[in-house]
Amino acid sequence: MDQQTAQTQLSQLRLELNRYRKAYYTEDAPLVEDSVYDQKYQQLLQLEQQFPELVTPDSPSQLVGDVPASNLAKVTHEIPMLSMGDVFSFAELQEFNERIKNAVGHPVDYNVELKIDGLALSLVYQQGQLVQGSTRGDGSIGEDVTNNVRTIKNIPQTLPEPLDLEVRGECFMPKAAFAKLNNQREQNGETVFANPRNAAAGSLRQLNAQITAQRQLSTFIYTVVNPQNIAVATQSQALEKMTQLGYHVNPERFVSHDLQGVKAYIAKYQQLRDQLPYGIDGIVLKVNDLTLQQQLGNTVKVPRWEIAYKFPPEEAQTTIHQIEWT
Ligand SMILES: NC(=O)c1c(N)nc(OC2CCCC2)nc1O[C@@H]1CCC[C@@H]1O
Repeated sequence: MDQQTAQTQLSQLRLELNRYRKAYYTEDAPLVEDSVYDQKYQQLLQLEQQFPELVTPDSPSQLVGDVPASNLAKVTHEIPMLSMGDVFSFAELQEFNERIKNAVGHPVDYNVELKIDGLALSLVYQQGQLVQGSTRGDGSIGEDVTNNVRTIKNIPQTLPEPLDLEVRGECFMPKAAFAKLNNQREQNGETVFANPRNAAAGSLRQLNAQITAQRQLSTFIYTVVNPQNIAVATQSQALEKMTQLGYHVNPERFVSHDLQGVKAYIAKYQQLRDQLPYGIDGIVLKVNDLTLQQQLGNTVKVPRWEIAYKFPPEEAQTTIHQIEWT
């Protein structure tokens, strides 16, 4: 089947399945037999597996990852976990830069980071001890995954200083672990995950931490929620300090005084993307000065002081087991 046909079929399936879901989950009045839903859902999964670049955030296969699971305890985020504004062209980045310059009254430095394709995670420490791990959920209410994050090797359980701290980052499954997991699941006749992000979400949001422990999850930490506790004035200093505290921080970052450096960075990582051992879906620009971030503030959904530039969807990728067939 060609991509165009798959795209048509997938959008039709998404429409139907989301209509069924709504009736089932919100009106408690299923429109169709479960068997019909399941059959169409499997059809969607198969197509998404064959054409991962056609997976959309509103696909029922993704929503399972984002709707807080009923069986995990809930956590309220004191500071909401915001999402990010997305742009899809360099011109829009320039518009963003103009907006910032106008609002601040002078040019600013940006901390430029890779946009890791995983799921957002919050980690809370009291007196230097990890006391809670939670998912973003809907931004205000997430799920308690404390026992599960204790099994992730590059999350420090104890900090070298007795700090009260909340940090946030991306939990992801390295591509090699994803390929291995899907091959194992295929051997056992289980459904396979559509992509590493989905696999990370499914692996982190487990009631049984022993299952999480086998999934080789990893993290890149990128935010200190209360930077006043570690005496830093910029995002780049915060990332340095987090590295010293033992967090796994992505090294492919730099401070840019203008957008030309950003243009080169985008070109470089659009090129390197397939070789990286983890998934990225773009880059992130953040006003580096934390006081300016505070002054610029947030809208209801996203901070005004940062923007995500999204790469175009990756060209059709053959998943590992397809290679084995050819
Ligand atoms: N995915 C990322 O690599 C990433 C990043 N490098 N930096 C941020 O900055 C946050 C902090 C303040 C608001 C956005 N967010 C990221 O991912 C976001 C979090 C929620 C939705 C995206 O995954």
